[in-house]
Amino acid sequence: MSIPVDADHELPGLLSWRRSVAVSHWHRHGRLRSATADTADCGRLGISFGNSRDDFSPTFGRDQRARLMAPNISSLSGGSLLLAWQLKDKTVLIIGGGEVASGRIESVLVADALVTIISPLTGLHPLTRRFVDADRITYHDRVFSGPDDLVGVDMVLTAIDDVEKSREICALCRERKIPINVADIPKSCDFYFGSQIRSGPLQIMISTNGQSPKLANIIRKRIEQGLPEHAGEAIEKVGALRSKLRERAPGVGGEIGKRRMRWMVDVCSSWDMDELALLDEDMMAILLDKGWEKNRVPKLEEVGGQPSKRAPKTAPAQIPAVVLPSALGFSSALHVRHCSSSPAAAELPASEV
Ligand SMILES: C[C@@]1(CC(=O)O)C2=NC(=C\c3[nH]c(c(CCC(=O)O)c3CC(=O)O)Cc3[nH]c(c(CC(=O)O)c3CCC(=O)O)/C=C3\N/C(=C\2)[C@@H](CCC(=O)O)[C@]3(C)CC(=O)O)/[C@H]1CCC(=O)O
Ligand SMILES: NC(=O)c1ccc[n+]([C@@H]2O[C@H](COP(=O)([O-])OP(=O)(O)OC[C@H]3O[C@@H](n4cnc5c(N)ncnc54)[C@H](O)[C@@H]3O)[C@@H](O)[C@H]2O)c1
Repeated sequence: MSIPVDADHELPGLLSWRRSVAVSHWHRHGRLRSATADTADCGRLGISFGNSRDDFSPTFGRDQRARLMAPNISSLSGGSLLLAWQLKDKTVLIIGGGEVASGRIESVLVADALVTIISPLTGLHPLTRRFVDADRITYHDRVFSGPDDLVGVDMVLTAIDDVEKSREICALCRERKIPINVADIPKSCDFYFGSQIRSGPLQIMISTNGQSPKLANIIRKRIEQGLPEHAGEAIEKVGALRSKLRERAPGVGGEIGKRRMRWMVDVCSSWDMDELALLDEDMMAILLDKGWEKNRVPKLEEVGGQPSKRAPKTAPAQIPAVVLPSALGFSSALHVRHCSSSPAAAELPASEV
């Protein structure tokens, strides 16, 4: 798998990576993928990719596919790589204890990181102070002491009011190939943070590539207003359905993988988000029996769902035109554009190969 970092260190939630990326080809699903990338590779490297296109389907027409296969390479520059960085059980060192540090601590705790904080108790912001006794956090009441503090560390985040010290820490990290973010010096950042939206497994990051954090914050609020109400629950349910499908039809790649993906794409595209959010264990079992086994997509009613129980529909998601797919870091397959499925479109056949 082509990875945007030196191959000799493993990458350990939502960040935009600043170094250059080697890309082998456009995956047919519109994702940037290297020829050999698979889930196991991603797990080993601790990275998951998001979709950079607003929709994809094996039922794409030839023109659409041709466009995906032939990107305008000269337009592929000037951005950063959007990833959902996997930090579970990785050690993240946070230097500084002000308000900015407190936000960083929250962000890495959400990602299940092990956190070490180095910052004198006297200067701790109340928002940071509440973390010092928490599980998963090791706190040192002192200033940064030098290279020894970097032993065994997978990522460093500095948020201190001392620019020279920040630069010094950055140099030490780069010598050791430890990815670092320095809150007040973009040039000393290997990756930037972004404005985040979280709803269960749904994670959206808005990045302006360092140009305007405040506008990222404002755009985030507008996106939040436009999101489908049940997106987070729908994603959770689809995640459970995908696990059950993999138990029923195990195997990586090959024909079974293609068939699984086609069926999941058809289910997600033909059911509304609020219908998917209603799925329970029994309904999933029926959906697999009547749908997967028979290579079709049953309606909600057919798997025991009651449309009357459906949450009232909110207005269709109106994502502001400024929100381009390439500006979002999705780690769950969220179709920002509303799926055009109609409840009237009963019994959809799973797509042909
Ligand atoms: C998104 C967010 C995430 C987070 O921090 O978690 C974030 N900054 C946020 C807020 C914010 N930061 C600042 C203001 C004051 C208004 C203003 O300056 O615009 C406000 C707004 C406020 O306070 O309301 C000051 C500031 N920020 C940076 C510098 C240094 C510099 O630019 O040189 C200076 C001092 C500039 C100076 O001295 O003049 C640098 C960075 N800030 C970034 C992220 C990265 C690029 C993000 C992107 O690409 O969009 C980057 C490059 C590095 C990094 O931090 O990773 C979070 C909003 C979260 C939310 O509310 O949703
Ligand atoms: N990236 C962003 O979004 C953003 C936003 C606002 C401010 N900033 C910048 O980030 C920096 C931190 O902001 P803040 O408001 O949290 O700062 P702050 O001044 O409130 O806190 C700084 C903290 O760092 C600690 N500290 C100082 N030197 C240290 C050292 N050598 N080792 C360990 N701890 C040390 C202090 O004790 C204090 O707890 C500032 O330089 C600020 O300009 C960045």
